[in-house]
Amino acid sequence: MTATLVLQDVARHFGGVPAVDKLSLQVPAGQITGLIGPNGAGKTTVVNLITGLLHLSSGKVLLDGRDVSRDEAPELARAGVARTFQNIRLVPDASVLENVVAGFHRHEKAGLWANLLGLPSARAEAKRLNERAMALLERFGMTALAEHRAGGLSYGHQRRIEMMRALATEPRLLLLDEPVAGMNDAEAESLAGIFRSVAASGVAVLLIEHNMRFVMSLCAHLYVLASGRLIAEGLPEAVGRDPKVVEAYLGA
Ligand SMILES: Nc1ncnc2c1ncn2[C@@H]1O[C@H](COP(=O)(O)OP(=O)(O)OP(=O)(O)O)[C@@H](O)[C@H]1O
Repeated sequence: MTATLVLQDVARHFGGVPAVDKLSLQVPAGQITGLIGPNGAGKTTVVNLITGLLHLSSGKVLLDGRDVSRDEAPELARAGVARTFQNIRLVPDASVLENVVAGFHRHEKAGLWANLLGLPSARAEAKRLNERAMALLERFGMTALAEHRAGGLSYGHQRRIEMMRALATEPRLLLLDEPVAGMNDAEAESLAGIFRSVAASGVAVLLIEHNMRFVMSLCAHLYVLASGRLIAEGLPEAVGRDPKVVEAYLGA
């Protein structure tokens, strides 16, 4: 079966300097795939290439077997690609619920005019989206915080809101860019459970991290980047023992 996401010899140069060089990888549905590497390895560049924020210098990106190498970010979002950012991006003064509802944009059926005119179809749609957002809040154990100001919550809770917003689009592929950076082990572990359940529901998850220990416990398959190149791939234990990987991390 074709993996949800396939990269074939993907490269991106900045002024002749390669940030990512001939990277090939696969992200299948139903499991978490890890992309790790020391600072500056090219991980965020890969995410930006997959989501259409950056264009490829060469190579191909396939989504469900379709070449999406030249698609722009909005088309990719509509095709089912969602991401979280290294720095959390929420509307701090809006409530938790409002932030999650904002994630439904691409599924909103009633048009802008219906909304502006306050038509019943728009009100019914708003009610439906609220209910779906509340179902997500329940899954993330945040029902009691629905009306709280998002910006006033802990880092772990803000991360959850960001995840809910990404999941509101019902993505086929979810890219998590260093989702547990700055969290303690207990917080990271509770998010790990959520990542597992998202993958188990059939989503292809690509986890970008430089925390090796966290990735080891979560991923079915690991890819290791250093200076834009793939230096190792395989099962987490084998990759963790690979002298090239150990050296890349110690040397970083
Ligand atoms: N817009 C850009 N212009 C020029 N160089 C860039 C640009 N974006 C990234 N780079 C360079 O590409 C390389 C890879 O950067 P990238 O941010 O992808 O690494 P990373 O693995 O995500 O690092 P970190 O873990 O620190 O976020 C770095 O050398 C960086 O300086």
